[in-house]
Amino acid sequence: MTNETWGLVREELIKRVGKNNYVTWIEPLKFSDLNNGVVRFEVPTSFFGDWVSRNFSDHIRAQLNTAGQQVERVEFSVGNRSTPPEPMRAATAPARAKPAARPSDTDEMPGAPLDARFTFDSFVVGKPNELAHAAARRVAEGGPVTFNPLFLYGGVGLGKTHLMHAIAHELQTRQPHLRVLYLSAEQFMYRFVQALRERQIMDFKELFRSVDVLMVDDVQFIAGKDSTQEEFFHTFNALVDQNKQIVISADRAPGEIKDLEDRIKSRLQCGLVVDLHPTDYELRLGILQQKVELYRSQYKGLVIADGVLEFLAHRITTNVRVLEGALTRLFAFASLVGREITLELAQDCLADILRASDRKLTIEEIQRKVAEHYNIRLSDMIGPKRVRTIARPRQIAMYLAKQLTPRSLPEIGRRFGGRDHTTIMHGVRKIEELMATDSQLNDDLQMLRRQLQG
Ligand SMILES: Nc1ncnc2c1ncn2[C@@H]1O[C@H](COP(=O)(O)OP(=O)(O)OP(=O)(O)O)[C@@H](O)[C@H]1O
Repeated sequence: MTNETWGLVREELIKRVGKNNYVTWIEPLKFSDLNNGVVRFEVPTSFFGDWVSRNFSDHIRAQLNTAGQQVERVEFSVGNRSTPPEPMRAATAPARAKPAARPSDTDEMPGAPLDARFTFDSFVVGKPNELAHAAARRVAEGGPVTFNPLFLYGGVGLGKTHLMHAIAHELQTRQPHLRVLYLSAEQFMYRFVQALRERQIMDFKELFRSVDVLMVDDVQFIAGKDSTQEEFFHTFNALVDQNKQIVISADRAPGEIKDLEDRIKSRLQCGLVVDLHPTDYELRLGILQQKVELYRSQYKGLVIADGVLEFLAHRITTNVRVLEGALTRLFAFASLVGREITLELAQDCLADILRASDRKLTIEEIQRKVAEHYNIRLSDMIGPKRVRTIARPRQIAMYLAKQLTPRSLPEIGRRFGGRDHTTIMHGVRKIEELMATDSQLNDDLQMLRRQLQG
């Protein structure tokens, strides 16, 4: 088997183990070899190998067999050591990361299962997601439909699915009679194709037109799939005409989804479009603190040293899923070896995640990208010119440097031609002020951010 084949099989495992487990436990596996029915993977720590072996090796074996690989056993090794001996495996297992899911609706509503953990109570609100949260809350109250659809978008692992599930849970509690259907755009397509194949398209149409609330996750998936788009468009219109609430999520704004028909884009823009911004330090810390509270009952007696959460919030900036995965791994490991969670333990146990998050953006990269976008010279970023066509992009670069790098204002000032930190602060504030009214500026910032963090 080649690395490439493993890559493909690995992707398929998302469906079996869920996205969170996938990112935490499956993605870090490095394929070594497959010989005489034994497939070997390299893992970052022996604990890691042990955990995957206990929880996921059956899935890995089954998926490899489905892909035509003859696999009887799955083994893990750290560098050239193999998985730890039996006694360690018998140690107390932390609870599984994924709790039982429950169906999202009544029997005849074939939605995707809802994750019981994804509620409003467990959603930590901070500046980057407060608008999305408020809009989701409004929809979840189930009052008169004021904006349709609610379109939530943002990068990977920032809480779109969490908010959608929270809306569904809340609606079901407040108004159990409502027919709430939650599914991914991919499932929408499969159901549509199945209905076509089985000549039950009328049933399909009837079902989707009879819901009170339709929620479709990851709508970018239907881009480029012509007949699915067509059907989605008609479903959408039929529901809007009946004044039924629609909630949609995607990884980018409607206008930025390539190969999505213009008429769909414009419909999606008709309601309220809100962005989940990349997390900031405070939000990450809040999420970690909340998780630790949850873990306290599960891992009784486990002590976490001061500064560990701050360290993680500072260093793991990629996305919340990775952050949660890191904490889960840390607790599982500490409980297994019966040790306090110290900074050293975190550094050892999470070395691979920390390394991956280390790819830090530099101020120079930000200056270059912003200069390119506004078609000015890179030297003007650090130069003295004060005309607005140059000063504004410079302030945008200052703002992004503050947002996207851990540098202090004086450090940023030094990289902008030795400017004083108060000048940087002024620039950052100016942009924040303009953001409240200037939608073009907001669009530019979003695009730049995405490109820089790509
Ligand atoms: N503000 C938050 N408070 C608490 N947990 C959060 C928050 N944001 C994200 N999470 C958690 O992070 C994980 C990833 O979130 P979610 O699955 O909702 O991301 P997503 O935006 O749908 O990502 P994708 O684009 O990959 O589908 C989940 O376990 C979710 O509970």
